[in-house]
Amino acid sequence: MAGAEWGSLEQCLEKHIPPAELREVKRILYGKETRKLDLPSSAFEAASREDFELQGYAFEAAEEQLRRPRIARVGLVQNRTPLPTDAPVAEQVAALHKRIEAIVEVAAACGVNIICFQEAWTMPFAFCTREKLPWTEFAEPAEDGPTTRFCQKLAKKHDMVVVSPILERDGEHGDVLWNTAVVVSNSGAVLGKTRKNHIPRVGDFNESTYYMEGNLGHPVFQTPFGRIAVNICYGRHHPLNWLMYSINGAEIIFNPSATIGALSESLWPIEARNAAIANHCFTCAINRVGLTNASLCSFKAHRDFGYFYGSSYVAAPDGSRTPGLSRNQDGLLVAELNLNLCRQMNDVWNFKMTGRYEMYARELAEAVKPNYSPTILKE
Ligand SMILES: NC(=O)NCCC(=O)O
Repeated sequence: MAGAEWGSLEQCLEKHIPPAELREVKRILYGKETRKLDLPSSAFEAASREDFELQGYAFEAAEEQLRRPRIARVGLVQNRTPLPTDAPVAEQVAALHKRIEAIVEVAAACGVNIICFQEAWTMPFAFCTREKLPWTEFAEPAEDGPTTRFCQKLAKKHDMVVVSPILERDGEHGDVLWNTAVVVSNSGAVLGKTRKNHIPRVGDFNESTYYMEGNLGHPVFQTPFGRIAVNICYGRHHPLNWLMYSINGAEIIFNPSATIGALSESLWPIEARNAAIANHCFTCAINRVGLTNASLCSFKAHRDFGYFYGSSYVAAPDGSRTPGLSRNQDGLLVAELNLNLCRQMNDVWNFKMTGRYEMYARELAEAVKPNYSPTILKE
């Protein structure tokens, strides 16, 4: 299984496939070509100085007579944890704040309206360890914890909506922990929060010892730049999870994640992209980068957790997608979306019209009953 030495699928294709054939390969693998965004050279200089990758693409939509284009720029951030995992907790959090602040500066220079960070971005990905301390010390209140206050400052300064996935400690309700994304409006106010609905029980991703299944349903956040939702990590394997955000009106669904090569790298390009197609919306898949190096783990197997392969990308409702960020570098992916494409694709494919939701609602209501017997016809 490749680690950091293998840069990305895109780099490999560019290197080995002749240009004419590459066009066809990309047409089939990536759908309609996304236009490269003309980002300021100062942004590229700053990204290079700060040692992270910067890429930008735009998705086009057809011109309409009655609606103007509804343009939103999103920023997806993937990053390593800058300090070793045995550094003091407060220092690790401060180092991550500093790193993200620098990346958000560049996002602002690129005109980003909505930015989203990776899952549990203020901490190393320690949920593999089953150990409580020090990892639970990274949990913070969603409404007014230090990270939310930090994001509020960024949001206000840059007139940018900030989606901040953290480990939440709900001090008002029994100190319960949740895997939460806080959505901060561009005004700096906390718009609300959403919680991870599905908890992995796969391989070392046994996260149920740390936080509970989300109890907030599928909220959608109205921002001046479009309606957004957050489907956290493992929720991307659940088509009904995406569907409910879409039914509640999401035009952009972020999927902040933490996942490793051996488990999911071949699923990664499919799932968020398929969700964009099936739900007539944009999806933004974000994965962290590097080794988890959770050096305090007592079990060797959990010290060597696997390689987080980055490869963050954006997919559109017409099935097109951006290239991914690399597998081995911190990065900012900027994508310009014309949200009119959502309804345009809805009108082409009519999945909402043909979805037969009332039939599934009826059948599912029966299927979850303990005495349900599956409809199997036999000779
Ligand atoms: N953090 C998390 O939910 N990881 C699960 C692994 C995966 O869904 O690929």
